[in-house]
Amino acid sequence: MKLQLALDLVDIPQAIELVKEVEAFIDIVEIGTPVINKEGLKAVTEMKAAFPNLEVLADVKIMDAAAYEVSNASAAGADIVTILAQAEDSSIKGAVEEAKKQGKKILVDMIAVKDVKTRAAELDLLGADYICVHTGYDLQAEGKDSFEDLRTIKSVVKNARTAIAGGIKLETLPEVIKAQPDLIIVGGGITSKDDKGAEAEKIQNLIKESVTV
Ligand SMILES: O=C(CO)[C@H](O)[C@H](O)COP(=O)(O)O
Repeated sequence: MKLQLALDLVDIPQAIELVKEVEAFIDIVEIGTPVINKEGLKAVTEMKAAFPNLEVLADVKIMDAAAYEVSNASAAGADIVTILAQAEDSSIKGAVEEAKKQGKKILVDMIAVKDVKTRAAELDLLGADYICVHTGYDLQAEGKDSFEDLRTIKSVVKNARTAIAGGIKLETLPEVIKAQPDLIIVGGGITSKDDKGAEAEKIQNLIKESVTV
């Protein structure tokens, strides 16, 4: 089980300073959609240059022109690129093929998908590397989470790795871990803390304990 730190509400220098605090406890650093929308893919390039040993995920949330977008994010230094599950199957296929060509991975984001079970099974057959259930900020504000969706996709996905994002924090981590996703994505659960390193360490320790049990 890997831990990904999501960075959404920061600029590039803040993002780099933040990762310095938690580098030892994370596997993947996500350049979030708001950062890319504001700063461009150079945020990905600068993060990869600063932390070459971390995997960098570009949360570009592709909806169309998928091969082109994956190619651009890959050229910027991304190891993993995101596409929305609601995109056309031909876009998903284009993203997966381009990522393979570039030696990169595709994470498909299930945000706003209604029939999670059916779409996850289709995405699995389309060759997604990761399928991620996700409660975005707007639904988090209504008290929603993706724990049930995680259990649902775990029951149908056979090839892809599973992931979960959206409002996860130390207190809710045990329920997430119980469902055994391959990747846990945490943003505010770490970045909102005064001691980000200590919080990331506690989260990583819980994950490690669950793997050795
Ligand atoms: O993709 C995102 C929002 O669209 C976030 O990166 C993701 O939800 C994780 O952040 P947080 O843990 O703060 O919810």
